[in-house]
Amino acid sequence: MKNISLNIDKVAGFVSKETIAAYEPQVKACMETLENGTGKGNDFLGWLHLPSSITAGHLADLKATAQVLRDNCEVVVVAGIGGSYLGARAVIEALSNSFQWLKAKQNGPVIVFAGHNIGEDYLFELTEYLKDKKFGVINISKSGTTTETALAFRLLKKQCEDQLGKEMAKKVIVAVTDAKKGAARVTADKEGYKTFIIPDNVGGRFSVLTPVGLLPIAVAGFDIEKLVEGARTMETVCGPATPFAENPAAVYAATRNELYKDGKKIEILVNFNPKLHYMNEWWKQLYGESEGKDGKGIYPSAVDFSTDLHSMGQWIQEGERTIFETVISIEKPEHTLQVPSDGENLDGLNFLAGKRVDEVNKMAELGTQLAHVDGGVPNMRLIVPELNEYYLGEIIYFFEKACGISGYLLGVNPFNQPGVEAYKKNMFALLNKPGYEEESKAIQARL
Ligand SMILES: O=P(O)(O)OC[C@H]1O[C@H](O)[C@H](O)[C@@H](O)[C@@H]1O
Repeated sequence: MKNISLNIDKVAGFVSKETIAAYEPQVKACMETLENGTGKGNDFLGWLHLPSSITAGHLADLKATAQVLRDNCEVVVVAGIGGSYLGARAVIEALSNSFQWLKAKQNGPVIVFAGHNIGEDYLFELTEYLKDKKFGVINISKSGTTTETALAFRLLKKQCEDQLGKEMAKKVIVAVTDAKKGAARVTADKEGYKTFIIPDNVGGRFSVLTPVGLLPIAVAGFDIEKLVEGARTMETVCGPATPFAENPAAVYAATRNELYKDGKKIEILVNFNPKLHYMNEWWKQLYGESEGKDGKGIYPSAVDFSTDLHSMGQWIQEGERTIFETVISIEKPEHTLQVPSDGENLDGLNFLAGKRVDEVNKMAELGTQLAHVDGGVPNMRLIVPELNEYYLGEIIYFFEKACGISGYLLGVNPFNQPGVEAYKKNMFALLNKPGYEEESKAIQARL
């Protein structure tokens, strides 16, 4: 079975393969630092060998819990934000039928998301929608105290208990949180919810292969064993025993750092498959929150092509030449659809008649790559044989490993996120949260 692979041929016109190869010693050192746990943020390296450490018993426990929710719920609300949301949504949306949620007959609970915003209308409309539904909740928060998630959970817990009664609510509410601390843990233990632990040494943005992602993905009816299997493969392929030139994570980390040094300050992750939109979002947090520190770091941007070629295509083709593209290229679609012939040919499309729609998409991808490279945009391609659980597992681990290496190459701590506390402090001060009296006074004086 072939693995995902990285093609940097279209970077050669900007950075030579020799320059990338010269990164080998540095990358080797970064990988040793990760393996030996001797670098910055070394208390958050639980993700590094997580795939190979996941046991059959753990997967069975997750699947059994998922089955309870699938058997008892028409809807399951996944409550979480950031790393406690994006990985699950990325995988579920990548694997789901785009219109399944609209079908009269469902083959499992509809999955909806909450706790990832503070939208009053969003939450109102969600609670309205749930009024006549048997729904469950997966409450996901590593800290157990994130305001967005806690606020949504307070609403959902009450509604679930009001509608289903405390006993049934206890059956269909699951918490995924810290082993010991935080409000989510305290509430789950008091109410007797089934809980799963987010390991202390796995940061949120690296947690999709913990119950944070695996439970919602299993509830959605997808194969978490295959997902973990793919991640395990990439853990080996991107491991220290693989020669640099054959290690896609190493080459990707080296290439993006060299491009950054060359003034390419923005990386645009590109897909030509709309099901990958949330993979974009997951990747943005993983790289943005890991590298945006000390006044440096590649800005992670993302687009869905060919859709966004009609909105961002102009900027990418002719704007400031400080960008490079990384394209996730899915080789084979799941379904087959041909372009029909039309006798009148009023739309002039008969030149496509008989072709697979994906052939048109692939030519759009190739045409775009050539146009953007001609326009001065270096292009990397992550080639993925097909979009399934196994290869999503490979993609996840590939980007996680490359992120760890890349952050160390950049000279930052890839595993903390001190910057995210600033808005929270101001928000709590403005809301007069107890314990923020001084901050409240100070911030009011600024308004
Ligand atoms: O899982 P939680 O503790 O609720 O945190 C959810 C998210 O919010 C934090 O502020 C960080 O930005 C993220 O790294 C984290 O994934």
